[in-house]
Amino acid sequence: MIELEGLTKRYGEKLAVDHLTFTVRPGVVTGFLGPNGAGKSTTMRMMLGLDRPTEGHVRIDGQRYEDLTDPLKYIGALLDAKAMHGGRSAHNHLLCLAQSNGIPASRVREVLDTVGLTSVARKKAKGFSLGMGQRLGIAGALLGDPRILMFDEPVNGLDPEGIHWIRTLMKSLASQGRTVFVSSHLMSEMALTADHLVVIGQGRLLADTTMADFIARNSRSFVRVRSPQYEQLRDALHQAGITVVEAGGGALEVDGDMAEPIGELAARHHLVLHELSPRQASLEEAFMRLTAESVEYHAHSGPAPDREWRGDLEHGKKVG
Ligand SMILES: Nc1ncnc2c1ncn2[C@@H]1O[C@H](COP(=O)(O)OP(=O)(O)OP(=O)(O)O)[C@@H](O)[C@H]1O
Repeated sequence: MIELEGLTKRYGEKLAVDHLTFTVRPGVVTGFLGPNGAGKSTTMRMMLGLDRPTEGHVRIDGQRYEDLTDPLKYIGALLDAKAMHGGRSAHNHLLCLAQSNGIPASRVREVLDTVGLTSVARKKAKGFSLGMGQRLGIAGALLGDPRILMFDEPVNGLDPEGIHWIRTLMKSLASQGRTVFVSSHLMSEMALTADHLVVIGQGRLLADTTMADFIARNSRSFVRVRSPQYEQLRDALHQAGITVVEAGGGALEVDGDMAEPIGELAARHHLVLHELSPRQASLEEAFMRLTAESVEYHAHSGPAPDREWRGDLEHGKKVG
């Protein structure tokens, strides 16, 4: 378990992390999300004792990081996959880590095997591809067989096979009862991996909840409906006082949990339906909606989404 209590980091005028209080629990994968510059890396560095908090504290299974004897046996982390001595072989890199942390050399072979690098163990790490480097970084995190694992952007630049491998690994580590804390900007991947989410913006806590609850609270649900009798259906819905949006491609959309009343209305009017599907917005939409006000660096190609942002309805035409 990782516990943060009022964790704060100030760099001069800049409040990078602003009184964060949350707990990362074992047995589930917890995703750590926030726009660029939100303070995720700073928070993770403070969790690992690499940065000193201005205020507040972190407890790793009840202890401060600096009080842990052999910290790699409590918490393993992948922060920057390139932070290694490139002139060493993968085997020697891990052996040095093991020796300085009281970990038996036999464990090096085990973790090389787990991450699939056994065949290149004697090759110099500087010749490794990005994916191999990530695997070596993860091998280092696993070396002490820790109960807590932390990964900062582990799938950055990986191919689909590498992404799938990391997702499966994280889920299996959590299912063994370990605490798994992972940051990523890839929302589609996070939606497949994490059970719980901690979201920050401009250093402050915005959400600490389950994936399902986060999406339900921060996105709209709607029903998509298609009929060969498009105009009659649209008019019948309109007459029934139901607000309809023409979504293009012959589809109509209605906000809310409306599949049943729409189906019944269509039956009463003897209208054929080709589609009647309840939809939920994606994690990406929910994330953008929640963090819209705390995004520091907007692209200049268009306005930032506002509180009234309506996902893929933005381009639809409202008729009801
Ligand atoms: N060593 C430092 N000195 C001064 N400011 C810093 C330092 N490290 C981080 N910051 C600032 O603190 C804020 C948080 O940065 P941090 O790297 O933690 O964010 P992040 O959420 O990890 O961002 P990203 O998603 O872009 O990696 C940013 O405004 C950053 O410029």
